[in-house]
Amino acid sequence: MEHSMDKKKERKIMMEEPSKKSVPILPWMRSPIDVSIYEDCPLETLPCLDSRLKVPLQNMGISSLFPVQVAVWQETVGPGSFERDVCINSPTGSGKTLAYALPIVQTLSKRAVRCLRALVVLPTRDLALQVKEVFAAIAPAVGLSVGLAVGQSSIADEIAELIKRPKLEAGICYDPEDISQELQSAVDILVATPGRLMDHINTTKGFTLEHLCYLVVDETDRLLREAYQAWLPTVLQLTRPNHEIHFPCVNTFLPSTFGSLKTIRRCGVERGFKDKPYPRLVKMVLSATLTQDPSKLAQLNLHHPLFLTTGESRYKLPEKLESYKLMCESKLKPLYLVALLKSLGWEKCIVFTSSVESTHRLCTLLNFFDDLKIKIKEYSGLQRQSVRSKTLKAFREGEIQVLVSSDAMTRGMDVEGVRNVINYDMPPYIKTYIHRAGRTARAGQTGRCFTLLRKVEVKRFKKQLLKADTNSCPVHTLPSELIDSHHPIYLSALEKLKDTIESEASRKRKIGFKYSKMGKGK
Ligand SMILES: Nc1ncnc2c1ncn2[C@@H]1O[C@H](COP(=O)(O)OP(=O)(O)OP(=O)(O)O)[C@@H](O)[C@H]1O
Repeated sequence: MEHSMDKKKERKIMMEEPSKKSVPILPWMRSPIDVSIYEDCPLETLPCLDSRLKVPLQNMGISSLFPVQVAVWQETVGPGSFERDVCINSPTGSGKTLAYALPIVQTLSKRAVRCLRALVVLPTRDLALQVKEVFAAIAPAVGLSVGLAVGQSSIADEIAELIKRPKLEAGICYDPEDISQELQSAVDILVATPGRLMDHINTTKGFTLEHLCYLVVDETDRLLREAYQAWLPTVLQLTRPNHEIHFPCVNTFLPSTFGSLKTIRRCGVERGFKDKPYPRLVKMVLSATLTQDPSKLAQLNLHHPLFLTTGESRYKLPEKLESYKLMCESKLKPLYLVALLKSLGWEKCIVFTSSVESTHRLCTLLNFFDDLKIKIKEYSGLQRQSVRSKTLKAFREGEIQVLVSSDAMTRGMDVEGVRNVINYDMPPYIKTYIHRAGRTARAGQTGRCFTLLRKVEVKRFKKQLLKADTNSCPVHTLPSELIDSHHPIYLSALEKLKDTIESEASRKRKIGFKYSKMGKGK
């Protein structure tokens, strides 16, 4: 009996061992640069900053750099240089976008000829648009042009933005071969989503990565989780030093363009870094929850990586974030949410649910509470991109106060003035909690995250928060009158919801039937 108990204990320990994730497994992760020892640095005292960049930065409301930006600047531009790949793990809202955008723009400002030298990859279109705005705010000041490849417009329009065609004189017959030799990049920096990036790599004449100096993989852990037509191995393959390319199809789908200009990735061995070509493509990878999984990081083929992280804990919440739990009965959950929204008044707020379907149901239900008098819309992967972008714009502009969202809104989205985040459904992982909560308390501002919990979820939630080194999550209570007073309207709202969902389902069935009949007729 004792023996089997021991065995059980032993097994338990063995099972627990792999989850001790606080100790990074990779040697280069064990001695990181601690960003928390840095302080804000005013632009006037920032070493090496190109004076042309000061005005656009000031126009963005930036008078000093945040700690993560100072740390990255120091390791890349002044007094350091882009010798090594950089991995950044820094809390949500800490300013990671500018941390990479500024050094890249400053370094590329010395380029003599326009060609595609920096590629920034993000997992979603809205995120890519947001990052493009940051580059577009600073890059033109030093003569750099920024492009976007996200599928927002037709591929033809996108190509017209990205590739400069030679001026053709009327009446002269040109050999198409000659024209494709003359195609040039119209941008120095490209912000892209993996799908559209692959479209351009595979089909756009004149699109080449052969001159690429910087590759940024933002929201790394999310991008590494999904392979997206093998975009990463393809990019790494296409940017390898010339002698290393054994990629038979490269030359077929990637015509070597740009006239006589060629970027020769010299094959000389960098001292101390065995077999690594120099100069080489510099990679910058970032997340608020950067993976420490060696097999995942191996996909990036990092070169002598430099790891920057904030503090000792692996996961960190923004300093001025307050977390609260709201205990509620399952059946009455929507009522608790209504009461909470009512108590928050007109403050901008994002409500997260666990799926696109529940996002739709919850948003529909909330809109039946007439007396809420708050503009509420949904934002989820179930909607068309154009609808989502319109909703996001209205939310940014304050026309909408509450956004009910699936995890489509979880990562990276930066909307000014979001004061509250509500987890209507408990996040499944601590990483999800960090990214959701991180839509508020950004850039040193205060913010609150409320999580609606059923009794059975409390223990799991507490464990989850401990992983982020926090156990401060007091209970938030609402006056019971506020909940009770909405009960009658809740019952009628539930009835209306049932009718709406039924009529939507029948409409979908009819459309499906129509299309299947059309298909048969063909
Ligand atoms: N030096 C600065 N001074 C003032 N505001 C800044 C500064 N740097 C960035 N910001 C602002 O801080 C906000 C957060 O920046 P950013 O979106 O880059 O954060 P992040 O670390 O990438 O967050 P996430 O992990 O959620 O993607 C933005 O609104 C940005 O304009």
